[in-house]
Amino acid sequence: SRLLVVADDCPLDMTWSNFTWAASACSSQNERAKCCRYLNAFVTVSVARYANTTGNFGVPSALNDVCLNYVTQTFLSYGIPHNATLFCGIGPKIHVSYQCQGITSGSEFLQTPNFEDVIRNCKMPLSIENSCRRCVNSSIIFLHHLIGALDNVTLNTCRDAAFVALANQGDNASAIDLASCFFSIKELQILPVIAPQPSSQQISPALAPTIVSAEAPQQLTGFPIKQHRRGTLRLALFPGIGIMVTSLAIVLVIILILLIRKKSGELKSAETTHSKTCDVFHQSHLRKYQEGSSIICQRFRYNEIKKATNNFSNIIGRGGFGTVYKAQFAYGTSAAVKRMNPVAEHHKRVFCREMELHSRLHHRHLVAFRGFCVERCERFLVYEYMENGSLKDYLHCNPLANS
Ligand SMILES: Nc1ncnc2c1ncn2[C@@H]1O[C@H](COP(=O)(O)OP(=O)(O)OP(=O)(O)O)[C@@H](O)[C@H]1O
Repeated sequence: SRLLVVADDCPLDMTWSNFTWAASACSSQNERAKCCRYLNAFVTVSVARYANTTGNFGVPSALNDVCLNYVTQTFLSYGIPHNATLFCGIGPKIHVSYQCQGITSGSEFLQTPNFEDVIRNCKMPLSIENSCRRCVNSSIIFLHHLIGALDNVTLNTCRDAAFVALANQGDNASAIDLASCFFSIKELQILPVIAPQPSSQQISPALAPTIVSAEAPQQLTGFPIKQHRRGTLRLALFPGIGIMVTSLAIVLVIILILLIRKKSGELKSAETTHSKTCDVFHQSHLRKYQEGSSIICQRFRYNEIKKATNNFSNIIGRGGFGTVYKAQFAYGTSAAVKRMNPVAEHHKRVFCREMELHSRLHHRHLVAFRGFCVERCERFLVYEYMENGSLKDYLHCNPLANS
C-alpha cells in the first residue's frame, strides 16, 4: 500500500497522476531510459502546474532540497525503486527549478525570439499524426538557436523550461498531452488495467548511461524512434479490441461462406428435383406409350439434338406448338427438330399420343417422323428435313408456281 507523503513546505503538487506505468518501467532494467522520461515528465508537469499560479519556472532555491526530497519520497511511495531515482538523477539531472540561459519565468520565455513558432506548432491536439513531430521539430530548432552547442544538462533544462512555458499556454489537459509528446511516453492520465508490482530488480547507478541516453527525450535524438514508439503504444492499449474485431470478421466470413454454400445447394437440389419429377413423368408416359405401341422410333439424347442444331441456333420456322430448327447429325443426316413449347401437365399426355400417331403414319406425301427426345423437361420431335420449304411458301412466293 502507498504511503502518504507529506509535502512539508514544498509547494509542488504531485498528486495529479497515477504512477503505475512509471513504477513498471522503473522496475525493469531494460526500460531505464523510459523510466527516466516518466520521472522527468512527472516533475516537469508538476513544475508547470506550479508555474501556472506563480509564473516561475520552478520552486524558490530555498525550497530546492525540500522539494527534491518530496519528489523522491513520492516516487518511492508509488513503488518506484530508490535506485531508479538515483539512476535517473533526481536533483543532479532532474531539477525542480529551471534556469535556462538566465530565463526564469514564462513571460521572459515568451519574449524569446522564435518561441512563437514553437507555440504555433505545438497547438493541441498533439495526439494526431505528425502534430507531435511538428511540435518537437520546432522545439529542437528553437532550443538550438537559443543555446547553441551547449552541454546536455543545459539543453535538458531549457527543454523542460520550454515545456513549462508551452504547457502554460493551455489548460491542464493540454499540459498532459504536451508531456506525452515531449517526453515520448504514454498519456500520463491513462490508468492501466493491471497495476504492475515493483520488482526487486536493482538498477545499478554504475550502469547509468550518459545524460542524453538516460534523461533526454527520444525526440532530441531522432524522430523515427519516437514515432514508432507512439504507434506501438497506441496499439498496445487496445490489443484485446484488435483480436476481437479480427475474430468477429473471421466468424462472419465463415457464416457467409456456409450460407452461400447452403443456398447454392438448395437451388441445385430444387433444380434436380424439378428435372427428376419432370423426367419421371415423361418416362412413365413414354413407357406406357412404348408398351402399347408396336412401332419403335429412335430416341435422341438432349445433348445430341443440342449439338446437331448448333446449340438451337438454326431456326427454320415457328409453328403453333413450338420452334423448328434445322439439325445436322454426326452421321450425316439432316432433320427438322421441333422444340415443343412448355405446356401444362395434361398436354404432355397429348404429346405422347401424337408421337404414337406420327410413328404409325407412313405416306409418301407425309413428312417422315424420325424420332423424339424427352429430357430436362423438354420435348422434341424429329422429322425428315424437307429441302424446298413449305407448301404455303411455294404457293405464295414461288414465281413459277404463280405463273
Ligand atoms: N420437316 C420440315 N422440313 C423443313 N421445314 C420444316 C419442317 N417442318 C416444319 N418446317 C418449317 O417450320 C415451320 C413451322 O412448322 P410447324 O410444323 O411447327 O408449324 P405449322 O406447320 O405452321 O403448323 P402447326 O403449328 O399447326 O404445326 C414450317 O412453316 C416450315 O417452314
